[in-house]
Amino acid sequence: MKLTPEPSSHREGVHWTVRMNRRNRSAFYVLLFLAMGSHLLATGAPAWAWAALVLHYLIYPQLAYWRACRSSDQRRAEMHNMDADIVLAGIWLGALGFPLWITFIMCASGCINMVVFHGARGGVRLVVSMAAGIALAAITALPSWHPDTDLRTSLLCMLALGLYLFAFARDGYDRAMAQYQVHAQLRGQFDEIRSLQAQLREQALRDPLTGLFNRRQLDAALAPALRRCREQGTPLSVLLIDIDHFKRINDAHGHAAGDMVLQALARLLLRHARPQDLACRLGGEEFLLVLDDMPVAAAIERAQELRQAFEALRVRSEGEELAATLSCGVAAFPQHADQPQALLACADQALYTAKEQGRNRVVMWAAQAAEGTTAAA
Ligand SMILES: Nc1nc2c(ncn2[C@@H]2O[C@H](COP(=O)(O)OP(=O)(O)OP(=O)(O)O)[C@@H](O)[C@H]2O)c(=O)[nH]1
Repeated sequence: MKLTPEPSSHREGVHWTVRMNRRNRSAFYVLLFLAMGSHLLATGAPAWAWAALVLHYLIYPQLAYWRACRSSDQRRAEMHNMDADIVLAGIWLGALGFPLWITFIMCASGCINMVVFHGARGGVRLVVSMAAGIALAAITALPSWHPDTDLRTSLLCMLALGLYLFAFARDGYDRAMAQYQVHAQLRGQFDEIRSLQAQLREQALRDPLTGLFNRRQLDAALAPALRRCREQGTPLSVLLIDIDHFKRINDAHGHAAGDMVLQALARLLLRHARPQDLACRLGGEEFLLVLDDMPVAAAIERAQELRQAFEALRVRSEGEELAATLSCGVAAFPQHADQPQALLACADQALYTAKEQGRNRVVMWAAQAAEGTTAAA
């Protein structure tokens, strides 16, 4: 099962947070470098400030990436990098006297980063790390208050923040699209599994040769059908059908020809069955038709129709026309039995009688077979 790779995968052994933050950090820091440089230029900053600027905004992103890549837990290391970003930003803000636009973009970008990765707790983490940075700046000199930024610096800050937001939004879009694709694939596979399960369930209830229901389905369906008839006071009849001398067909024409005869009888049963009837192949050349809401007289009539239709049927196999007959035992609820196994046993005894009496006939079960009502051909 292959799914479209999610962006969160480890590509080339680097965690996606490390890769994404490296790209965003490097690009954003170049813009910040320009904005901060503009501010340092406007305020006539000393040489050490320029050196710190180069170190932080051009070299530090590569060091942070290198450190995270080497870590045994890259994601955790990257979270520490993000904390360090905020602490360093706090140092700059404390040292520069909180220039308004620079303060704004550092707080806004830091807040976005922290909340995206830590949720609401990220806001607290931002405040703590920022305060730590400002406190560090206060060790060398008490933080002053110089909120003004010149127009050039303000415009560069706006540009930096705009591009940062664009990059973040695009990452969010890419991840949402990847997740949507994975979700769609999973949904498709889930539907496929469900339809395979339904197919398997159906196959477990069907005889593969004829497509009729099998013994398992009969066992599952007959008891509830009888219960329903008992509750509603309606009759139910069963026809147990067996092809006469089927072995001879197999012996004379081959197993494949025998299969064709079985399939032909199955089609015939289905043609004669109503939607509420249950047509089963119990095994070998034995079939059963459960006729819901059908009294025994009508069931005998139906069985005779089937017997005659099968007798008239010709099955073509390898240029030959095969003919066969069937015998049928009929039993009915409530006259003969009111439990599934007892009802089937009655139909079986009636079928046995039909075979004994010469085959190609329909016999209804009677308490004493000799006195049974027969409706033979
Ligand atoms: N072609 C084919 N033959 C099957 C299948 N299942 C069982 N049989 C054959 O059906 C035959 C059943 O033979 P018997 O039980 O002796 O019954 P019969 O020859 O029909 O004789 P009576 O039932 O007494 O009329 C056996 O030869 C089985 O091998 C099947 O799926 N396909």
